[in-house]
Amino acid sequence: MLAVLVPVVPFILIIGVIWWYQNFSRVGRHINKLDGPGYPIVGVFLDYLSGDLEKVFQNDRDRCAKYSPIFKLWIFHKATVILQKPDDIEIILSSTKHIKKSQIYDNLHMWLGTGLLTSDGDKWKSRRKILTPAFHFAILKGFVDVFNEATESLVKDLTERAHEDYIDVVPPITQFTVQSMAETSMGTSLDLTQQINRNYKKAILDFTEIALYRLTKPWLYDENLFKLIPSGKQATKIVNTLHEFTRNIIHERKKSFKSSYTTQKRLAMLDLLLKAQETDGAIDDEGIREEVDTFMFEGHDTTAVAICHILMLLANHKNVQDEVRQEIFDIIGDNSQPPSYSDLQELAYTERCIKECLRLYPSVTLIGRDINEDVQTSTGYIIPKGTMAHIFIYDLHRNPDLYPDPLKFDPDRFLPENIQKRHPFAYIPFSAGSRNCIGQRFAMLELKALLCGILRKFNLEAVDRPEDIVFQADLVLRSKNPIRVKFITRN
Ligand code: HEM
Repeated sequence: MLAVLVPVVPFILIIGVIWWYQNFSRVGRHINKLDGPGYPIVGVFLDYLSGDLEKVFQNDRDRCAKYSPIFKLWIFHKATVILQKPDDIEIILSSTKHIKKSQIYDNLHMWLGTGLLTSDGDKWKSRRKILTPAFHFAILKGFVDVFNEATESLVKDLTERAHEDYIDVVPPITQFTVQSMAETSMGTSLDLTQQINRNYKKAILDFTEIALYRLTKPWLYDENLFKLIPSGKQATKIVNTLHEFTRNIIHERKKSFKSSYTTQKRLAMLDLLLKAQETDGAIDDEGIREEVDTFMFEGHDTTAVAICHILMLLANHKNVQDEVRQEIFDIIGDNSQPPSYSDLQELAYTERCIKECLRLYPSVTLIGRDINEDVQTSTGYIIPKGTMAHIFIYDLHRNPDLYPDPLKFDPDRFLPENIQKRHPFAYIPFSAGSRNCIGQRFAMLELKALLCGILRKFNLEAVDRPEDIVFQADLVLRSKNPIRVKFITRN
């Protein structure tokens, strides 16, 4: 009898404490004024057990459709409030008090430590201050050459494969963005004929896969626990490869830094960090490593999925494709002269297409914050301190009240007169407020440079239609299947 009671009593006690917390604690009393799915005690925990990523993605869509504009989710004692109303999103994102990222970001710590994306407080403030000049227009101007060279090599590869019935654009585009990021963030060209570079690129993809596995298993968020299981041990090995590579690059760069700093045309982000270290010791070696890793992570996958979706959309909307191409010819000409920084600034219609693509397919679908002190929403609910607030950008951008006929690809939604009619927090592909995307102008230039190279050389024909694309839960908006486009060489 005693043998049965020993494990059962603590179990019942834990259940009792969770039940009390969900119903009678201060957090519970406020949170339970909101509607939301789930069962007592476990909340929505069971939805994650299958590990079916497509289902996890779809569950989020269904919940948003049913409970928006504000609802609650419990997973045992952890409460999350989902905010989908632009007024409420503004309250959270424009506040300087709620800048700490929520728990879902923790599974990136193994690789990124607490770099710009994952840090908070004074550390985040000081890093943001050091890194902001890396996105000054004079530096972005220098990066246009990198984008043009990477585009040229991508176009060459695609030309060799243009006889194929279709190309799955995800692998070549991901290679393009990894290479562009390596050259701009580390000042190193990632020559993929070298084994060490291939290992690094593979390690990035392997880590992403494991982070994703962990993302849908909230019980593995604790790093110490995770490191004990086989996939955690594998992640440790992969992270060692990633860190060793970055540390070597930093070490090499340091050697040449002094002489290259004043004369170099393409000032890499790494140089800026080295300068901050040298002039006032504002960042140490591990700090530099964290930031280089953060930019490699945040800067390649986001742009890769955005490019894949825009190619798919243009292939499906020939009239828009023709108009973008015409604009490119009008501004840059139809020869092989690469675009300059100012040419890219002039591509107004192309920019509207990119914006509309990021509305329908925002690379980052979900952002989350820890609520550091009670917040009152626009409709009077209190989100209590100690909870998490999540915003599903994907669903916000497809809300028919904000975007009539939301599934229609219509770049004119971004004509200045139409933007003016919308709430400024109804469109947030790059988030908003102080923790917005530091790389948004970088991304826009990279996307435009690539479209110039591709549309001058190819006509794009649809293979997959928007309705064929099946998404799954991921760190970025990734489809389950390939994204296939036919490339037809233009004469
Ligand atoms: C289409 C491309 C991109 C999209 C849609 C995008 C989107 C976002 C979003 C939504 C956030 C906020 C994340 C959060 O609150 O959790 C963010 C943050 C960030 N992004 Fe981007 N991003 C893109 C490209 C880039 C690029 C190219 C870089 C680097 C060159 C970059 C670097 C960062 C960094 C470092 C942060 C953290 C900023 C901070 O917290 O201070 N992103 N991005």
